[in-house]
Amino acid sequence: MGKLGGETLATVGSSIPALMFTCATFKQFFPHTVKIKLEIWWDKLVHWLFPEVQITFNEYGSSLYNRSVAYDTVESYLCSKSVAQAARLKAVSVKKDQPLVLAMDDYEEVHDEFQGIKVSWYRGKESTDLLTNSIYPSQTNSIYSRQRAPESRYYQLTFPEKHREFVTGKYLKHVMQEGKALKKGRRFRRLYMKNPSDGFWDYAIFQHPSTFDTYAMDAKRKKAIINDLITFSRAKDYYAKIGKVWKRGYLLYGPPGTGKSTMIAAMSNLLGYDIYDLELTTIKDNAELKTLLINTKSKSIIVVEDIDCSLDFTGKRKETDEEKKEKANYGESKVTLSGFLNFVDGIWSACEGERIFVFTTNHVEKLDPALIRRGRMDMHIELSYCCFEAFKVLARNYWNIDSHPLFEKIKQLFSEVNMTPADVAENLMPKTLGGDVITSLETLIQALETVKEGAGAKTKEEAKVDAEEEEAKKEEEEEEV
Ligand SMILES: Nc1ncnc2c1ncn2[C@@H]1O[C@H](COP(=O)(O)OP(=O)(O)OP(=O)(O)O)[C@@H](O)[C@H]1O
Ligand SMILES: [Mg+2]
Repeated sequence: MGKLGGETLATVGSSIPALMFTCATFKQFFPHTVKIKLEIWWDKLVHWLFPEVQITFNEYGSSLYNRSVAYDTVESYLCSKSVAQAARLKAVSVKKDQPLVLAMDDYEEVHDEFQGIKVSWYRGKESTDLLTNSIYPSQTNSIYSRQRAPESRYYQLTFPEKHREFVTGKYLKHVMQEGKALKKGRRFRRLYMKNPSDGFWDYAIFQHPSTFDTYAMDAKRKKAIINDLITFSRAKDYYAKIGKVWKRGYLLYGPPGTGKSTMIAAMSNLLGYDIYDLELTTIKDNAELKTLLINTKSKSIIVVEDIDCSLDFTGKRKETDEEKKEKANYGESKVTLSGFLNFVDGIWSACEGERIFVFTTNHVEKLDPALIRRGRMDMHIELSYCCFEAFKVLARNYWNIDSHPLFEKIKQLFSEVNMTPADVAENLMPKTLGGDVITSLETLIQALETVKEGAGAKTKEEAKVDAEEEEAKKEEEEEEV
């Protein structure tokens, strides 16, 4: 019986190529409707002979501006398997300074096993009619158009019918989770800027080393900021539940050199978000602003640095000569405060995912209150002069020390004088190759003492001016009498 079964299978197996050839030959003589029916029956026959299920992950969605996140995630997941199994490999996402990512080449297949269940992944390619049929013809100049591919690829997952439930449930969840984690760990942040030639976003690889570990700040405040950021990034369901757009605004203010830009880099590194640097003075009008913002991706930080200098949001500012010259060259920006606030508040309801806004300023008092009210700028963070605790973080960064006999003196000086973290960091930097910790700390002490003397001298100077004014007042009063 077994032998008979084996022979039957062998006969069926050897007949299949002949059957396929016959079908293909005759198919061309059939009318279209018959052909479709034949294809359906053929698929059924194949499925009956080989009960397998296929799931396809296409590179693009409805248009080429819509690169599929699932496709990229699958690609990341398959990376190590491809390296181990595929005969032909392809380097993908290779940008300057980025680690090499290898994927299987087109028409390759790799196998995977998860909890004892075996599946296979195939990478195919098809020509893209989508290129010409894009549903967004007006965006053909966008940054995405420069990244688009002439062909569309897909990954096809094949597995036995009997494991349908397991693979579509547990296995695919595992693939997505692993792939996402790999993608996040692998990818460098991007810093997007407006390209002056075509007005769309262009990016550079962003490798700022600043993290919250190396950020000098009072530990309690730092923890509060980190908690706020992490809570926001995980609060998708909460925002949906309360009906709020998933965005959060941070206003960073303080004198130059107190770490505003450094904090933005630390935020980006903490959350793994890209940065969009929005230079408002180079944006023509509200419509251009809207287009740029709609083209930002989720999980990003949209930054407007020195917002008090960006546009006339203060209502009082006079143009500098340099700004006048710039206007003459590029034309005046017609971005208005209301246009700007509109997108800060509303535009994201049309966009998927989360966004963080960061505004920085050296002069918070000059800003229009409407711009920074709570709800728009949810958290106001004052970054100020270096305190002793912040100095200790810098001492650890630069010299790997947590204590030193000179710390007592430094602590005393920090309670008496104002010095920005930027200046403290500069003084702590070794000035020669063989520089040592004592020389650095002494340099800092000397700098702090110089500031202190300067402050003292100023006080004396102020006292002199006060005395002179008092004298002049007295003389005036005597004359009146
Ligand atoms: N809190 C900080 N922790 C660690 N380093 C800091 C900190 N603040 C400033 N620095 C150092 O000082 C340099 C200047 O800081 P940063 O550019 O962030 O200041 P800023 O507040 O953005 O100044 P500006 O208002 O001029 O733009 C940084 O490169 C960094 O090395
Ligand atoms: Mg700055």
